[in-house]
Amino acid sequence: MSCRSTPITCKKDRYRSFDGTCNNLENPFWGAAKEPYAELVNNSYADGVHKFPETSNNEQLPNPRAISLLVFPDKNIIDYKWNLNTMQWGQIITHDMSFSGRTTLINNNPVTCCDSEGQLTSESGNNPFCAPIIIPENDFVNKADGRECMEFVRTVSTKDIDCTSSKSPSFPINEVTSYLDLSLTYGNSKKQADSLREGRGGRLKVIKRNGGTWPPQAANVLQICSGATTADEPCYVAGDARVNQNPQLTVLQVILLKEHNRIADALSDINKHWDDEKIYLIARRINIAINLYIHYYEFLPILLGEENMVKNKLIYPNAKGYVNDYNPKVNAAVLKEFATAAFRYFHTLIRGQLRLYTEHRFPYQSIRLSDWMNKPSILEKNNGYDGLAIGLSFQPQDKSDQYFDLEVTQYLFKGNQTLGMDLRAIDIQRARDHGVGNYIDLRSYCGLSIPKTFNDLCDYMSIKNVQALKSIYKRVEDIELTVGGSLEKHVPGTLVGPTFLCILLRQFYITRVGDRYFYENGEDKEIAFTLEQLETIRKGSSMARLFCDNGINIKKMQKKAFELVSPWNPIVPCDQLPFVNLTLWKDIK
Ligand code: HEM
Ligand SMILES: [Ca+2]
Repeated sequence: MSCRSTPITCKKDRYRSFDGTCNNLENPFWGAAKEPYAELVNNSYADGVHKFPETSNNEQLPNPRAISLLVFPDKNIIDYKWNLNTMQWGQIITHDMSFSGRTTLINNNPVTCCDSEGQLTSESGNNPFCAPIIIPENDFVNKADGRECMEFVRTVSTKDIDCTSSKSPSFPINEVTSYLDLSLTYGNSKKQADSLREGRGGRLKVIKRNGGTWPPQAANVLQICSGATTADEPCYVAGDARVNQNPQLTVLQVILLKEHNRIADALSDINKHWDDEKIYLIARRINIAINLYIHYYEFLPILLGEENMVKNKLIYPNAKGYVNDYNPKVNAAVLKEFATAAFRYFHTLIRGQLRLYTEHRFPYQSIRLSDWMNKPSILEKNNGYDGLAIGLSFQPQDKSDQYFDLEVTQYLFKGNQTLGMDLRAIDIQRARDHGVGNYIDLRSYCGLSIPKTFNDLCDYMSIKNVQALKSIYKRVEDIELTVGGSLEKHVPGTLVGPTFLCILLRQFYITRVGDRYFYENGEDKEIAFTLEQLETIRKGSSMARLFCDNGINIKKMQKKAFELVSPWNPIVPCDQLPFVNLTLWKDIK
């Protein structure tokens, strides 16, 4: 299924395209931006209409806000091992892979969308993250970019567009490339990518201001940065529209941007004869490889357990040469079950209070997350950028559990108001909008035991949670994936229960083997790094180096920068950390 009316012919390119097309040569749109999500379990009637939110007996499902209040309350238990950067990197990965963006017009009316209370909002524009609930009509054309969705041609009248009853055929579109290709830094189309380039030395555009280097300033501050109070305060443009959403996310986006320019400058130095285009493309490719290494070998083992990743062929920790596991039969498109349920469970890791630290790890400021949403000006004052970056590495994340911070379940996007939205309720509602399969169907897909009665759930949930589920749902079949999956006891050595673990392992497997450009792949010599280059990427890439190389004045860091500082993970001078040897890209020809 694709949303494109005209087929394209791919030529074999050395570099990834910006919109992800032609990564898979047989199926050019697999994993590309603006394609529908894939799914593990189908939850639609034969005509494409979602079964949700009705239960198996056609009753209304309970109010998402009520569910959130009952089973996902606030309780601040902090993680004893992993820092806030672990949480924040998860959001970086999310923004590289998934964005169920904005609404499409139907009969020239904005398609409505449910708010966190399950009520219809007048238009989804109120919520900057409102997913597109795209409802094909007769000869449906997505007018925004003139592409047709042939497979979904059917007639619906606007009165059918009601996501509280969800009788309307709708399917979510992923606005960004599914591949882990730093689309959040480089953009999701050639046009967008070009607009972010300096046009000189292979570099991305930056501005210098207040003693730092920042992404370009947004043209319309008050529109782009809803938290901004004046039209001239800092507000950034990057490859992803969500760059300003929260201050520590923005810090990591700036780090990734500066990393590109750092690599580009080094390449220019050693290859004076390379032009802007060549430096840009190769710097991008190296930056992506460094990040893929960090994602798969440093970060994901924390969530999924290293052994599980090895067993399921997601990583090869002892590999010396190439890992030729590209499989052209695998579609790397992001799964609904991943983006709309499993990965959102890590909203549990969010801390409501962010601390800023000096270079000597002295806390000098503490801020409320909800006061600084879409208001990145904090980076540019009072040493904010370094202070927040060190905070990421030094402050514990919230524990992975069924408790969610009030800053996101009561005050999300509150702006100047006293109260805001509930992210957990939105997560639940969004899964209904997107027609995500229910809990037991996913357990079944994963080969896990299927509960017949509520009591059966006691094998892998606390009695208290089973009782809560019983009070919410009439039948076990009605339990939603977002809710049931979040209440399972964790698999030892991981931060999730078995159903989410299965979905996450599946997603990160297909993201890897479905990516022809994955950096460990050596099958196609045109694309592959040399063995020496691959080796330096493996030995020299780390989160710690990203902080060291791209802070303003960060001179020391613990080696494992997703882990809290401890006697086993002491802070060391940056020059003691391994690094990627960029001289291996010297062109000897
Ligand atoms: C301060 C931190 C974070 C905030 C404020 C935040 C907030 C949000 C918001 C507002 C949405 C859109 C909800 C909707 O309308 O459907 C969202 C989506 C999502 N979040 Fe988070 N989030 C944070 C961190 C994370 C983390 C740590 C992860 C995972 C490790 C994560 C995973 C996701 C995913 C997978 C989506 C769906 C994206 C899409 O497909 O559109 N988020 N988040
Ligand atoms: Ca991407």
